[in-house]
Amino acid sequence: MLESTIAGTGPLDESAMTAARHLQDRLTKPAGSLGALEDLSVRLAGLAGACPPPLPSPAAVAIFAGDHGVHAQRVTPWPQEVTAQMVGNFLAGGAVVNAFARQTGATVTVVDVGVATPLPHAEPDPADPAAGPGGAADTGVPRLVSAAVRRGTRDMTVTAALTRDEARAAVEVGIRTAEDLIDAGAGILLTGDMGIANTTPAAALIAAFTGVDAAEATGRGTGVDDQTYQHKIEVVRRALRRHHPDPADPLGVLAAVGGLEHAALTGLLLGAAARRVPVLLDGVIAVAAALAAVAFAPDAVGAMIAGHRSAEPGATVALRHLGLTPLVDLGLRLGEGTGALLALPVVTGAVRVLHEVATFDSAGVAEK
Ligand SMILES: O=C(O)c1ccc[n+]([C@@H]2O[C@H](COP(=O)([O-])O)[C@@H](O)[C@H]2O)c1
Ligand SMILES: Cc1cc2nc[nH]c2cc1C
Repeated sequence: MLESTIAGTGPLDESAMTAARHLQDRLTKPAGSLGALEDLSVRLAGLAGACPPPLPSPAAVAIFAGDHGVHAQRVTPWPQEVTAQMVGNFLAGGAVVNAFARQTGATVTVVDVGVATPLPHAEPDPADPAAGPGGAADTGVPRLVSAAVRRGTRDMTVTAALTRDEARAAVEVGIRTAEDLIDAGAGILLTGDMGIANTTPAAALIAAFTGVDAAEATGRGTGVDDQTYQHKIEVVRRALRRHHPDPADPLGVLAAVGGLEHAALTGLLLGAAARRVPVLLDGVIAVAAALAAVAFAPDAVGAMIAGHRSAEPGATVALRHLGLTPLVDLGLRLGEGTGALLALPVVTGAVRVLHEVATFDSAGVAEK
């Protein structure tokens, strides 16, 4: 499944992009005045192979949740149980991601790809329209998909976090999630993640794929003190020294120093790219997964839109490597899909312009 998905990715369609550029120049606005939105609309035309490309709607957030053996190294002040408890909060509609999803009409799907503690029984909020895979019309609640590959990774400072088979299984959970959401009608996917300690494997992945030093790739995550931050950099450095991950072998990198949600997000990105559906990236966990996805399939970057610039320094390193410019930059460092959701109206606006704005000819507006 991984190999056929990789084989299904391809380059952007040049003729659709040329058509979108020409259309942008005929619309009733000074050429270039929509800045980054113009480039975005051109890329989305190239992805769809059509001008104008379809409006990116309905939107579906997929939150992958997992736990981490490296939590034992005290890289985060939060207890591991918070991962399961926050999954309960997502399903009850009480998290920031739920508030932002309600604001934008996006659905929320939570995928348990490896939470270590049993999930609490969540009482859904029946008033939450952000529910079910089929869009706001579904009267259900944020959906839970149980797809745990194992109940948390191993400690990457001691041994490989995952076997290659486990890493592959997690990537394939992500591919299946993309296919299910797209089959249910989603016109754009948004990445989300939940996993206490997951900024540590994210930093290790970013260092492994970009070659920067552990200190450049590592941030403070949920907010560690100075001493813990220095220790966290050392933990990342130790894991990289132990495994020497080869960036040309993305499955090996994910297995050595990744996480189950990082691997599943990699699959989501590949699955969306193969179906030529855009994906809005959230924070540092998503951009770490994006590095793995382009290592598997370089053309997958054509489906990716950087939703925001996470405050985690590794996110900026990864975005530079991917050649992506984030749409919003608000100092967020929450995860869950919140930054991607804030960027969604920007993406929709970029495409809506191509559908709805009059040309100089049709509106009878004189040109310069
Ligand atoms: O999205 C981000 O860039 C981001 C930055 C810092 C923290 N987080 C979230 O916080 C959790 C991991 O933080 P930590 O400190 O436990 O590694 C995890 O649930 C992430 O979703 C997310
Ligand atoms: C409370 C909390 C909420 C989160 N959402 C995503 N990561 C998180 C980490 C914590 C600790």
